[in-house]
Amino acid sequence: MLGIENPNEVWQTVLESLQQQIPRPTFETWVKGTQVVSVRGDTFVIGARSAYARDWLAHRLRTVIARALAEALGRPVAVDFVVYENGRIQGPASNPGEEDASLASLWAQRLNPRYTFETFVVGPSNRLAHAAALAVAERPAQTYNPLFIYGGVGLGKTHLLHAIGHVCLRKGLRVLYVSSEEFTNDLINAIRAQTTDQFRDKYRSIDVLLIDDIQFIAGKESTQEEFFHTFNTLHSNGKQLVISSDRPPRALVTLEERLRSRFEWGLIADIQPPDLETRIAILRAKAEGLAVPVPDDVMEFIARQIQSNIRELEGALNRVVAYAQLMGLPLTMEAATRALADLLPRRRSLSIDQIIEVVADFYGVSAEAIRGPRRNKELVYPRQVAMYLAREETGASLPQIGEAFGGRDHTTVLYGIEKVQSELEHNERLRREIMAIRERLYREEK
Ligand SMILES: Nc1ncnc2c1ncn2[C@@H]1O[C@H](COP(=O)(O)OP(=O)(O)OP(=O)(O)O)[C@@H](O)[C@H]1O
Repeated sequence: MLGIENPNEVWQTVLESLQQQIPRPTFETWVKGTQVVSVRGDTFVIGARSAYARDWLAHRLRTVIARALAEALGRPVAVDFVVYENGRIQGPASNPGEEDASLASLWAQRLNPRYTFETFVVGPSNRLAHAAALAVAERPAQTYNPLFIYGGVGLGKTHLLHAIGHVCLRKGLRVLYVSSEEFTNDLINAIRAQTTDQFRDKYRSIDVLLIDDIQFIAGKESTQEEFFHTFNTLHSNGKQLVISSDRPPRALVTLEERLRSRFEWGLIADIQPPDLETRIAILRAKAEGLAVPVPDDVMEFIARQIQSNIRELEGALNRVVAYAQLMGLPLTMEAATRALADLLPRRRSLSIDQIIEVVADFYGVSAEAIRGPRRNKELVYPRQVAMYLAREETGASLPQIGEAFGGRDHTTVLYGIEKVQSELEHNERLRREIMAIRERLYREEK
């Protein structure tokens, strides 16, 4: 804190503090070289070198600069920006009244505009998470708090977090989206720059905290400690928390118990890998935005190849479309097969027999019995699951599957697959079983 208020000295102190707080390129590009042009009452007028820099500072750094100034002076002040060139103010000042609006736009910049509820395709694998996210977005802090969403890589967790963020922003709420890694880095920087109070203000003065990939704070003691207090402050003040993770709270083994139990206070919703129909629906939605129409059989082909990661599914579609364009080929199955050629062998290596073995082992029956003629419940259920997985994982035809299941007719196979598909709509246990079996299959395939 300064005793004398020489504006230039104050500004030097502020620059030193800003240098500690913001990334170097940002400081060098926008902040370095600024100066105090005048002090009008409680407003510091800061001169930037161009209109672009003036607007940049006003939109992105106003709060940080105002805070640093307040700290240097020991009292709150407003801050305004002008273009200052050749010893003169050029053009109008940034609008001091736009702080709230610029803050809202600052929050909004962190959200991907494509990740909304409207662009999220709902299927059995993500229905629960989607419904919970929608409920939270509509009535933040009044339904499930925290909402904990978990699932494997590339299955739409970030998408749902952003979708909640967009809706809450439209309600005028202060929304902050961060990954747990950013939270950790922010905390480390704050500790280093001795600005932990500001860090706390930032995280504890918002209405909706969306924190992605929380698994990364497991094992980091001081981050967990800080997050624990952030969680408590927000939760007890009736603010919404939404957390995502690649696994359920119970499986976060190096997470402190007190945090784990808090994560279980609200609702825990999982996202599973999408079934074939959902994958096709996602591709259809993505293909709508493309310049060229994608034939149905090509979409189904891609959906059969890429099964457990929607990011990869989108990537495969883009790759097929780009390949056809670059090679000047029509968008056909042939082009798709060629475009995805190096993605295919791994999938092909999984055989129906392997699937039968893994499924049999999972349900504690023998592979011979699954292939055999007996039709008691203990066998029919795993048999149908194995048929379903054989179709999903290998893309084999119905007669081929029938053959591998002891020479069964293809209509029997179709019946079994459809039975599992319709069960999956509402049977949570079956969904989990299939996910666990898939995990084993992928593990064994490596
Ligand atoms: N149900 C869905 N409908 C439409 N697009 C989806 C859906 N689920 C995921 N996506 C898309 O898949 C991509 C990956 O999703 P996202 O980044 O949300 O995954 P994630 O679960 O957060 O992954 P990670 O574990 O890598 O953080 C995004 O482009 C997202 O828009």
